[in-house]
Amino acid sequence: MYHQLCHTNSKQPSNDIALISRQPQSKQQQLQFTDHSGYTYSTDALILGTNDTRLAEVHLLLVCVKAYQVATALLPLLSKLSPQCHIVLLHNGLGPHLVVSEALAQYPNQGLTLGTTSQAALKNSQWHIKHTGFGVTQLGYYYGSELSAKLKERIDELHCGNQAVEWHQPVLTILWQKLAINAVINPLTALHHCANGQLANDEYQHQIAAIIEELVHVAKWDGIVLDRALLSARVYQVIKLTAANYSSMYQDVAHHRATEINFINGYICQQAQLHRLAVPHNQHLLEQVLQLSLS
Ligand SMILES: NC(=O)C1=CN([C@@H]2O[C@H](COP(=O)(O)OP(=O)(O)OC[C@H]3O[C@@H](n4cnc5c(N)ncnc54)[C@H](OP(=O)(O)O)[C@@H]3O)[C@@H](O)[C@H]2O)C=CC1
Ligand SMILES: CC(C)(CO)C(=O)C(=O)O
Repeated sequence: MYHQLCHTNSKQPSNDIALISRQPQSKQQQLQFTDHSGYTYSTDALILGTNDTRLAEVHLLLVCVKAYQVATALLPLLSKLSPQCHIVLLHNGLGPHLVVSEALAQYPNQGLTLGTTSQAALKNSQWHIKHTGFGVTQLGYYYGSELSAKLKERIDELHCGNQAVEWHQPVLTILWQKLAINAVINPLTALHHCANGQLANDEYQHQIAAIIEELVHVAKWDGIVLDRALLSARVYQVIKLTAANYSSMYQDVAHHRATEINFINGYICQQAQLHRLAVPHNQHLLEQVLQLSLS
């Protein structure tokens, strides 16, 4: 994404883009990016430290950390960013948008856009990212000040190949649809140690239908109307399209890293509890994956 924003359209690389670190001090860092054709680019990047006063010049912030890292990474920065800063959350799962929009109530000129992407990237080493798959990026305004046309144009530069960025309103419908894909594929592949494609087997059909059924019911109580048959068809389409892939949750468990389960099936359970609904299949998956990551 950094590379894409620096090098898109113009002949000269843009020099108004920076990464933000957890460390207080800023530094220059050489980054490497390997594109889909295998070509590796090197770019000298500015990494802004959390004490750098230049944070006040940040007008657009793309937050691309794991769902469970969003609050820790973002909330301490809000008072340091430009008072007009627009924030874009781009992660799997749902939930951080509630905490972030609540915090933004104190910063009336800042705004929040939410999104999801099917672009795929792999961190080869700390400063080397490899683009591993093309896909759609879907975004939509959610809270606070609206995104200016100028910043929207800048985000549109994130189109990849001939895959445009899609803008959706209301964005939450799109995010619940992506949640369904992750709520089925991620825990089942992690628990059954399998690639995504194996979930097309008959033995999983009953469980997949139940996960989707519960999700559609909770979403309805959250004000989001989803078509169960279309959603199910989309889930099976992704299972087929990504058949050889190992889901991010499978990989997190395999590498003994924290998973995003609390923001995937966990979010369904949390919203179900709010509306006093029973979601036994999602609850069971949540408990099993939490157990797995403890073991
Ligand atoms: N990778 C992919 O192909 C896809 C990922 N997603 C979703 O996107 C989100 C991000 O995934 P991914 O990029 O794979 O995750 P990674 O863990 O690879 O990258 C997140 C990066 O954020 C950094 N980070 C975490 N906390 C902070 C902080 N407080 N300040 C500064 N930097 C921080 C991490 O640094 P450090 O390593 O030092 O912790 C890491 O480099 C997830 O929700 C994932 O599910 C969705 C579609 C595809
Ligand atoms: C769509 C899917 C399931 C692809 O593997 C994914 O987003 C993930 O692994 O987190």
